[in-house]
Amino acid sequence: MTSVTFDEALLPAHWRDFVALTKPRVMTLVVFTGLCGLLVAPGHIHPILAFTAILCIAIGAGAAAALNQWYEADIDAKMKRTANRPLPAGRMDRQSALHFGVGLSFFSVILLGMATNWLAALVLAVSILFYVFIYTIWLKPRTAQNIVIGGAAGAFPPVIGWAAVTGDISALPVALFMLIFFWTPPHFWALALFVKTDYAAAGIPMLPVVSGEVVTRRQIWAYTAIMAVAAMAPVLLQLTGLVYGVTALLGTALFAFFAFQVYRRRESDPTRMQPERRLFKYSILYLFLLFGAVVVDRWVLA
Ligand code: HEM
Ligand SMILES: CC(C)=CCC/C(C)=C/CC/C(C)=C/COP(=O)(O)OP(=O)(O)O
Repeated sequence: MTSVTFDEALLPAHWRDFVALTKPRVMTLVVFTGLCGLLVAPGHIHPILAFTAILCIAIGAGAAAALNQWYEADIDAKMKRTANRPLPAGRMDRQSALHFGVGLSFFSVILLGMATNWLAALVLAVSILFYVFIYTIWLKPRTAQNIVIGGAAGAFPPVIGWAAVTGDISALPVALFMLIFFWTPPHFWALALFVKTDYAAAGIPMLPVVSGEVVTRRQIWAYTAIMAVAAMAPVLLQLTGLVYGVTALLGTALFAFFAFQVYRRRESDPTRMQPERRLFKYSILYLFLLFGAVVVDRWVLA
């Protein structure tokens, strides 16, 4: 384990490195889906407790991201996309990242349990453990199916938000979990197609590296079909209203269109935006839109 000597000249960058360790951009969507889960749940929660619950999801997710980078510092150093993270770039020692991640994991779970209930805290703990142990340590270095199973970690936040209010888990949060679960493979494999060389260099068995582009494009298309069913399930089960129904229908149709372009593409055309890049970008907007629509249905049209 390396240790960096304390250098006062590094001080201004110091807190920024801890923020970077939480993968703040990715976590915005994680927190947003958690917030939506909380907002659509029936029942009352004091605004301060609601805020605390969302804060705990953010802190827990950030802590899990820190532990992911603590474990993967050597891998991140080999990839262009991740080489400038605080650990591989040498701006932070591994032990600080470990203490930060473990400390905040305990803090977020215990605070959530005390502020809301222990079911919500348990699900937060499970998602942190899932991301760190099942995905990062166990599956990611071993199998190309890593994100299909490991991706479940990122699907828990709406369940946590819901449970924080109700103390239980019912059909709608399960449906929202399934939506994120089946959304994750197209989201990630689209990106993996255009950073394939990075993963190959780091020796990570991501699908495009192990099975090739054609298989990956087919799998993206297959998971998009399953995701479409998951996206429409809340409508068919009458768990949501018209705004979600229309948003999910149109949003998913566009998702399927982009996924189909990814599926069809064989040769790269440097003059146009790559379909996989477009699908990746749109996948993020898509989840924001659908989760936002569930909330609009519940609050504006109730
Ligand atoms: C195992 C599952 C997942 C994997 C492997 C994965 C992987 C990635 C990777 C490698 C990036 C590239 C950008 C970066 O390094 O910052 C990314 C971006 C992103 N991911 Fe995922 N992701 C997963 C699940 C999720 C989930 C569950 C969410 C939220 C619900 C999410 C939200 C985002 C967002 C918002 C970005 C864009 C960040 C930016 O603007 O830079 N991802 N994802
Ligand atoms: C509440 C809670 C604990 C939520 C966890 C959220 C979660 C698991 C999000 C997954 C998203 C993510 C950053 C994947 C990155 O994969 P990677 O780590 O393989 O990406 P990298 O190559 O950029 O390190």
